Amino acid sequence: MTTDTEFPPAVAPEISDQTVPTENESDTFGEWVPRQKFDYATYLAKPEAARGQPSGNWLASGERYEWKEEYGDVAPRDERLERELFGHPDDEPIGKGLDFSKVLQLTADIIGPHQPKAIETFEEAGLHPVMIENIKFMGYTTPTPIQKMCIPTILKGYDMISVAQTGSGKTAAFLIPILSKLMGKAKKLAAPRPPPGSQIVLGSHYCAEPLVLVVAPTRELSTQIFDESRRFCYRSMLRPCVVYGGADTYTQRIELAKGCDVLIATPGRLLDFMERGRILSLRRVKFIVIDEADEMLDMGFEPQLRRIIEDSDVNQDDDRVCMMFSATFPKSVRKLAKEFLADENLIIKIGRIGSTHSNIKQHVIYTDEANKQTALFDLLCSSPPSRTIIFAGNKRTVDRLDDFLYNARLPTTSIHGDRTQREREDALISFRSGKCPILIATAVAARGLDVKNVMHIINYDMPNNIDEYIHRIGRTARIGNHGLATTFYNEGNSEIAEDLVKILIESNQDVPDFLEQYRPEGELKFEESESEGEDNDNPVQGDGGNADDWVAPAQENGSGGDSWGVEAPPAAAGGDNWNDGGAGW
Ligand SMILES: Nc1ncnc2c1ncn2[C@@H]1O[C@H](COP(=O)(O)OP(=O)(O)OP(=O)(O)O)[C@@H](O)[C@H]1O
Repeated sequence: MTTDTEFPPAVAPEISDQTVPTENESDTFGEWVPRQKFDYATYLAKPEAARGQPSGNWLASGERYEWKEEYGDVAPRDERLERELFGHPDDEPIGKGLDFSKVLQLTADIIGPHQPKAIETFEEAGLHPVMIENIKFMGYTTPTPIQKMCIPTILKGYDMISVAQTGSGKTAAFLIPILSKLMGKAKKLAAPRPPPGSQIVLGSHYCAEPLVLVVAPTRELSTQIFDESRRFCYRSMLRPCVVYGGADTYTQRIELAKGCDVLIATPGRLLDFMERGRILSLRRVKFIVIDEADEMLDMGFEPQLRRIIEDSDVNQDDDRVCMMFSATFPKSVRKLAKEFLADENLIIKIGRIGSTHSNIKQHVIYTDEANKQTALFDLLCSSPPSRTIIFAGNKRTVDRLDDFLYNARLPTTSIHGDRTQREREDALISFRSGKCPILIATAVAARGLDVKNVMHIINYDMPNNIDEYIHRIGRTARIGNHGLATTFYNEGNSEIAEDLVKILIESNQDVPDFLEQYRPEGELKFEESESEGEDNDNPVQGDGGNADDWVAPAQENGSGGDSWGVEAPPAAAGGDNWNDGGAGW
């Protein structure tokens, strides 16, 4: 598998007459790993037989630290689980890339009545010692800009909206302070639970009453946040769970009944459990996080969100904190924030909202519809084998491309909304592990996806809007790594051309000749119709708001800085001066 530094700049593929190999020739193509056969009949009868999957377990049953009554505040280590959580080769955290210093250069803009002081190191934030240790296990040495601002803001207990580029560490920006704040308090706040290892009887009196609720739009994203939670909750009493549609409810209910302090959920399954009674209650919730808030609204989840936040038994006291996270920030999100968040909330913006970063090399290639399939094949042939995501506009195209490339002996897998949840989970496991390094997907299945060493994003079909483009290409070059995004373009995509050219210019990319006509004259401006722009009658905007259009800052063009040299001081391990924000719980 090609690594970050080896990846050469892409060249536009020549539309060649490379012959697509016939089926059954061999299972390998070039230097790609062998394709994995997918026998649907066997698969449906016995899921674990498919594509060499090791187990038929649901992601919801992922192992987590089981705290025992006698442990106290800092529970003992479990080295086997540690390896599983932090060192599993198929699923370990991405790790910062060579250009992490560029990520650190982005500046924060805070709008609101308070100006929390940014932290420079994790240690100075006054985090719980267990959290400090877990951050080290994760390999994080320096907080990213969004973390520098969000950690103190959340520790202080302010409601907020937080907007930062894709792959900039938003998940940890909310998990670290929330979980740290609850560590040590969990015993006082958490609902009763059965002792670990005891026989669980569904319908018994143990009802899950989480302290933290994270709502995410897709199943893949919620299981990914669950995985991060399992890591950050390690050695604490906090027990994370995930509930999401499509997967079997029994496993999820058993896990809830064992105890649930941190719940990650997709809206539909969450409501289902809440409304069935005696399974789940939100009356103890202290923190609500709405992740990918813009996508949540695009997918039509607003009524569900309202039922969860306005119309359920959710804790409505003043000690509840609500926050929204996104990489883009359309008006619909600002409107919802106005209703869900306290009046005294903060907006934390990192860099220009809706910008991409220059670590992604963006190529736009003119390709007629009729030639796209051949162009795709040629592009894959001319690129070094590396984890690649191909985005297609609809499920049918995903299926067709998977068949085509698989028959061409390429190691593909695919994912879209019509697949069973088992197929979706297995496709992602195969992709993450590198068994099937080419993932063909519709955009909805890939939102928020965080997979190590994704080196190439191919927009086989152009997305309908620029925000979608930003999210898609953001699956590569995460956290200071490098990557390539290749987009097929033709006249049918002209409505996105102007926005695309602005993004290319802003992130110092070449504008191809066929897009020159869309180059804006004069200063580069990003208008409200995109993801930015302020809403003048929006009360969530406190002092300091700037109603002007944003002019793209000359961000990320600097020399690279020397942030690598600024190492955090050693952790105050075992210290007990952690910051609970004086919440008085
Ligand atoms: N301070 C840090 N140092 C090193 N790596 C980090 C740090 N914070 C987060 N990461 C890693 O960066 C990767 C991207 O983080 P995350 O998925 O939270 O990004 P995101 O901003 O939510 O992206 P998206 O908008 O695409 O969902 C993850 O693999 C995470 O483990």
